[in-house]
Amino acid sequence: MTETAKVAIDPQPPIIEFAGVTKRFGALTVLDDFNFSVARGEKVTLIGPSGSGKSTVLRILMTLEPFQEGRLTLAGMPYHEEGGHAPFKASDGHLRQIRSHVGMVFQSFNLFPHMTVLRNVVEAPLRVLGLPRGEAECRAVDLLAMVGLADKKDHYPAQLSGGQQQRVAIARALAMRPRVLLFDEPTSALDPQLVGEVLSVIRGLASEHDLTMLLVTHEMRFAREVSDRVCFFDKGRICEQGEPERIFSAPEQPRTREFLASVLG
Ligand SMILES: Nc1ncnc2c1ncn2[C@@H]1O[C@H](COP(=O)(O)OP(=O)(O)OP(=O)(O)O)[C@@H](O)[C@H]1O
Repeated sequence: MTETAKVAIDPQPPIIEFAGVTKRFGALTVLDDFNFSVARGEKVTLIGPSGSGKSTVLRILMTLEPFQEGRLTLAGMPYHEEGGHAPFKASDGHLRQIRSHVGMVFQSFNLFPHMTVLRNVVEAPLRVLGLPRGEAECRAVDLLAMVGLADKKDHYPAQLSGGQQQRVAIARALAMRPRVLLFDEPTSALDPQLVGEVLSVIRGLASEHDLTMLLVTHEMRFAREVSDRVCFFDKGRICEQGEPERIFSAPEQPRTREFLASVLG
């Protein structure tokens, strides 16, 4: 009997990797030697007390905030460039290139008020990716149908409910076909009766295998339902992480237990 040769399979490198990242706002250190990675296609939720640094992690990934020390890569591409200029230690072109792979949905929808829904979604693929108008519009129409707003394409943001505006913002982020989609408390600014429609769109996206998602949310039930991994974040570091079932039913760290007791009642 011949022995079957074992083929070494390299595990895929993480799509997001923070290695020893330090982020300060003046004298305040928000992330100190922060290490964190996300696998391709993984859905990860950050939960934790207010002010612990969760949004800062997303904003750094979106290139909205520079960091001072350490290394961050997206699909192997470093954020810092050799010879890049401060505060990002990168050129504007390099930052734009990174940003084109990352989509972000903010708490306050941030739509352009003077543009129709369709134009809000079409604008970035047209200007940043340079897609022909017809192609960009087809893509936008498909995405608006996906979020259930095909009939609202000629409306202006002010004519929509908060939940509808947030669904447009999701379509807009997806129009760039990002590798990574970031959600920063996407339902916090919504009336309770509008939360469900936005969560249902995000839930649909979570079933897409290729899309990597990183979410900051205070919706614990939702975090439990959509995440592959939940990270409890406290004072700029991940105190505990694991599968949602385990984190929510048997948290190991006293701080996680205390936090969950306070938010779940
Ligand atoms: N632009 C800024 N300038 C100065 N300090 C800032 C800035 N942005 C955030 N901070 C501070 O950094 C810390 C982390 O903020 P961050 O928004 O990341 O926390 P968070 O965990 O997302 O909080 P929340 O759940 O309330 O959104 C806070 O103390 C905050 O006040």
